Amino acid sequence: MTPFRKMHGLGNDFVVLDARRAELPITPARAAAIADRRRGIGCDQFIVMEPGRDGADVFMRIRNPDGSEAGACGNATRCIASLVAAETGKDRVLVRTIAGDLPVERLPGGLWRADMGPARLGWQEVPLAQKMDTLHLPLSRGVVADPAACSMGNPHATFFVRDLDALPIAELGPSLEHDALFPERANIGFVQVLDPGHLRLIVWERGAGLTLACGSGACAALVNAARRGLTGRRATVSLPGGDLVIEWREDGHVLMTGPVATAFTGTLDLEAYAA
Ligand SMILES: N[C@H](CCC[C@H](N)C(=O)O)C(=O)O
Repeated sequence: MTPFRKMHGLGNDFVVLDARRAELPITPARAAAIADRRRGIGCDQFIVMEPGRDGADVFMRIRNPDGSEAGACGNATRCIASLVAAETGKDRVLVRTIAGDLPVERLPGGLWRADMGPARLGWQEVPLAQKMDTLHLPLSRGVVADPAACSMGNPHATFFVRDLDALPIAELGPSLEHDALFPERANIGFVQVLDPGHLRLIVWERGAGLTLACGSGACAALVNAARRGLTGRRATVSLPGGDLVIEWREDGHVLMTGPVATAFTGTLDLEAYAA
């Protein structure tokens, strides 16, 4: 049997396995089977901790419930850092992902601040299917149009709307996620600017659908809002699951501050899930 930890960041939930001492037989299909909310444990992302090398304390492998691998998961970054910090007594942890190294530090009050790396603003970095200004994409669906896009190590499009609650997001999300403009699909954020220091955000996540919170999505939303002059470089982002504080530093890096939580721990028989 293999131990797992069920964690979440503002309700964006994860099954966390630890493969630092021994490799685990994980395939995309097995990750998807474990992430299934009916037949498996259920989670928004399936996270495997792998050995950190060359200065990184841990490598974090991120998979969506559809089995696809992602380059960033802000909420899981805080959760994994808190696990390593608890083991080592450190207040600063370096989490490595396929998209880069993310320094995370413990703050008072059970909060963690992750440097999510630089916002990538070029069309090829998002990536988009052709050369264009990432501040205004020629994309619309139903009542939403004219998003901005950037990457936080994963692709994000941000639509600015007047009233989040009036949006049929479950309808708009899937079709936008798979639009031909996004060769690697995209996470789709819908933002209502409450004031220059406060955003409301709901994200339809690539490979996961509607989640209660999306850390990299909150980073992308603040960056895109600041690029449009709708906010300053720092704002509170209120998601259905709670608030994150996001700051787009002058050097381009994006800092994300928020909580972590463990819901329960357990063991599972990996062989019982799709090979
Ligand atoms: N669905 C995302 C990965 C998880 C992002 C989110 N849970 C976060 O906290 O950043 C993607 O495919 O890029």
